[in-house]
Amino acid sequence: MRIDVLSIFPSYFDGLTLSLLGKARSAGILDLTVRDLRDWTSDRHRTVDDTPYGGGAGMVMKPEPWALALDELAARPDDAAHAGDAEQNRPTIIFPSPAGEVFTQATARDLSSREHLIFGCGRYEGIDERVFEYAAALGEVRLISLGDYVLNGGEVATMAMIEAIGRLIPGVVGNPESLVEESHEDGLLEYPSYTKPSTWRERPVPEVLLSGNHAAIAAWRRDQQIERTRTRRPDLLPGDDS
Ligand SMILES: Nc1cc(-c2ccc3ccn(Cc4ccc(CN5CCCC5)cc4)c3c2)n[nH]1
Repeated sequence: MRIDVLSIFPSYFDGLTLSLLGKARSAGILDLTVRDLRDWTSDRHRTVDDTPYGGGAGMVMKPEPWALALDELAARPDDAAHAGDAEQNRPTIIFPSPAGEVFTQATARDLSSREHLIFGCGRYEGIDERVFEYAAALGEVRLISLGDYVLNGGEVATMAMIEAIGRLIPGVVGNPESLVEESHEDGLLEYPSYTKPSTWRERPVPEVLLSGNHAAIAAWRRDQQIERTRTRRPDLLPGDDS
């Protein structure tokens, strides 16, 4: 998978490029590139924003740098051999936004199956709306929210999404087994985990986990998942109409 990130704060992603990329790049699984949007400006001040039409506080990101950057990143030189712009070659262009679909584990799984993701990190009060229309000619556009709260830009949301997506790609991180039994994979919250010592500050580990009875352990864990989901996230339970 190829991931391109566009941001006016590219150094936000230094941590990500080191850790995730280390193993994945050498394994040739994940190719992550972060680019500074200002590289596609042409004025002396490398301007990317201007005042909003219709008034209002703050500034809006100008469309032209975005269009030039997306044109370049969406063209796939390594796919020059594939004549035309067949659907499977077009990138998925993701813009974090407070006004987008909410990112879930299902979104992460869906996006982890794509060949080429481009993340467009907005700042200021957002990006000129016409950029999203323009980008739709280059690939599938997705406006995605991390949750119902307002961040200062798209970088933190993009970091979170790349981590959630990247860990689902086989060989990128850790042990693929652990990807199955985790929160939200089966629609329920995860069961509690314990490790040594078996009694810690007079707090014992639940007996069943020391029993070696795998059927009983599996049943206990499932019960814990249901109970935790019922008390902490009833909205996730089937039949809940909230
Ligand atoms: N899940 C989640 C994602 C984000 C997010 C993602 C990208 C950007 C780019 C800029 N901002 C800051 C920001 C500040 C104020 C407004 C609200 N204004 C009201 C009238 C015009 C706009 C919107 C946006 C982002 C925020 N926040 N939360």
